[in-house]
Amino acid sequence: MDILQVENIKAGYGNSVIINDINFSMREGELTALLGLNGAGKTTLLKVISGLLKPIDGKCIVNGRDIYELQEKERAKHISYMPQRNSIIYDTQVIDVVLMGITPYLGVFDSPTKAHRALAYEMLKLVGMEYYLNENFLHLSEGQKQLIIISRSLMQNAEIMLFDEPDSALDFKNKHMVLSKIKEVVTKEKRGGIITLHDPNFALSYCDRIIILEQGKLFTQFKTKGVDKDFLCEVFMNIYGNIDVIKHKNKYIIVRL
Ligand SMILES: Nc1ncnc2c1ncn2[C@@H]1O[C@H](COP(=O)(O)OP(=O)(O)OP(=O)(O)O)[C@@H](O)[C@H]1O
Repeated sequence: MDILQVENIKAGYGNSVIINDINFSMREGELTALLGLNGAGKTTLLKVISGLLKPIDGKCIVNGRDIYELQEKERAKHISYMPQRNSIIYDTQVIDVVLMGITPYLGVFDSPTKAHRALAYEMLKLVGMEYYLNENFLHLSEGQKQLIIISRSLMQNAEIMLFDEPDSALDFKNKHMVLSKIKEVVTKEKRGGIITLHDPNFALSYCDRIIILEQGKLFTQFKTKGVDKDFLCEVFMNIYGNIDVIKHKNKYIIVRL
């Protein structure tokens, strides 16, 4: 079943149109990588799907609902969005950052319950950050902060999970850990995940589908399962220039020549 339908999206800032003619759909349990060069429009597209940026034209339908017809709080139950940079600038305990994820489910005067705290602990454990529970978020490294923000996104428990370069500050080991956790949650819990990445090899390893944007247009989209070397060579050469594709065991790896 389609969990997300993106139809004819045209969007931009002020008078400039940044993305146009964007059409795709996603099935539940599917993790999609959004690739493209700097400035291609990936973040703009994620902002549109998250509801933060209203498109000039087009629709986003999540499980049959037009997301622009939902109130912000209601929308946050269906779609979570992890931005490229977090906006936390005040001293805040790590656990409280993760608990922000359940805000859409609380009434105006409600506070998180003991069960919410236990869940926040589990979300931290998922990314190996449970020992930082009581630390000041601002005192953590950028990579550690990124792990906490990923926990917050998972805490939000939305059907559609959007992540804008969630691995940008992470070390090699944590990049793999985070991508495999995101993949696991999306697959096991039948969510829809979209993740912007810069490394096509991570996209090939962890994502079911790849969408490539080029100058605001959808250049191509394909399922990662069953692709062959010639196809990958042609697609990625168009985007990244002088590359080759090599096979290691049953995996294809893109190398820059
Ligand atoms: N708030 C904004 N106001 C005006 N123009 C913007 C704004 N945000 C982005 N743009 C422009 O939109 C274009 C696409 O930017 P976007 O951030 O969507 O690209 P991206 O593919 O995510 O890039 P990157 O890989 O560098 O993060 C860029 O030319 C950028 O200058």
